[in-house]
Amino acid sequence: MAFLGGRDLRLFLNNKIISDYQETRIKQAAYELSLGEEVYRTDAIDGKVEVLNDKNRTVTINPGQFTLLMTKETVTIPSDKLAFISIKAKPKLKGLVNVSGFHVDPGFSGKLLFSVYNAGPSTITLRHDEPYFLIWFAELKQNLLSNDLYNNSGNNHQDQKGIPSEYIDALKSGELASPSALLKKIKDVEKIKINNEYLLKLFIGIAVTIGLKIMWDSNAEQKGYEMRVLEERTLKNLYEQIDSIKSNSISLGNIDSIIRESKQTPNGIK
Ligand SMILES: O=c1ccn([C@H]2C[C@H](O)[C@@H](COP(=O)(O)OP(=O)(O)OP(=O)(O)O)O2)c(=O)[nH]1
Repeated sequence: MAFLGGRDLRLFLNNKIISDYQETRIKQAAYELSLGEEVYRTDAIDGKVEVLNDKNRTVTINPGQFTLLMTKETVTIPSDKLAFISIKAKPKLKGLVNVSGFHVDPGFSGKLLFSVYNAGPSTITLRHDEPYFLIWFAELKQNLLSNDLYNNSGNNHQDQKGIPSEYIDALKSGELASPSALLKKIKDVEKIKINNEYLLKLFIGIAVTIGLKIMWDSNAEQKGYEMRVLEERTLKNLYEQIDSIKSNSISLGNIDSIIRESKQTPNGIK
């Protein structure tokens, strides 16, 4: 088995092997395939496949998220070739891990599906139509017999044009246990804890204020009561004094009337 390169690769590749074939896409011994229309992200808000086009040109893969990407080109592998696929170094060096791979069977025809995982700390943005994938072709020493070729009967990916729903369902069905998903959960719990602490402090503050107010009010009530008792006692004393003044003035009145009467008698004696 030998890998095709240089002139051999240029002679071998055409529109039948790779749709939208462009010779300029041959880089060293590989051909560059570009990002197609369909992508599925595990954190997609509506949980649906996203369609990339001229209006919606990019897909952003968040840290810790898993994504399915599909090539724009359809690849058809003849019976005497085996192909190998990978993702370019640039997105991989940002943290993108190519989970799927790594071969394309003799007889396979369809778009290629890549599953990737963002193991890096930052969001990775990929653009529609940009070349991110590489494919190498190796020549088999012998052609495969037709019943050995990858085909429609018994093979799942032949003629794939879109992201199969079984993979989307599988990725939707569980929680993602990636480090960044766990970090997000820890941050959410911390946020709830901080909120609870704040509420607890607020509650304690309100309880202390209410307690102080009740104490203040009961002190004021006690002082008011004591003042009333004092006032009542003072008033009582005052009334007693008035009464005694009154009784004194009555006896003085009596003496006055005796004096007046004695003055009115001729001898001064009644
Ligand atoms: O990352 C990959 C790997 C493979 N393929 C395509 C090309 C390959 O020829 C075909 C089947 O690959 P494989 O034999 O590894 O998959 P399988 O799970 O055994 O599927 P099947 O039951 O269809 O053979 O799927 C992809 O699109 N992406």
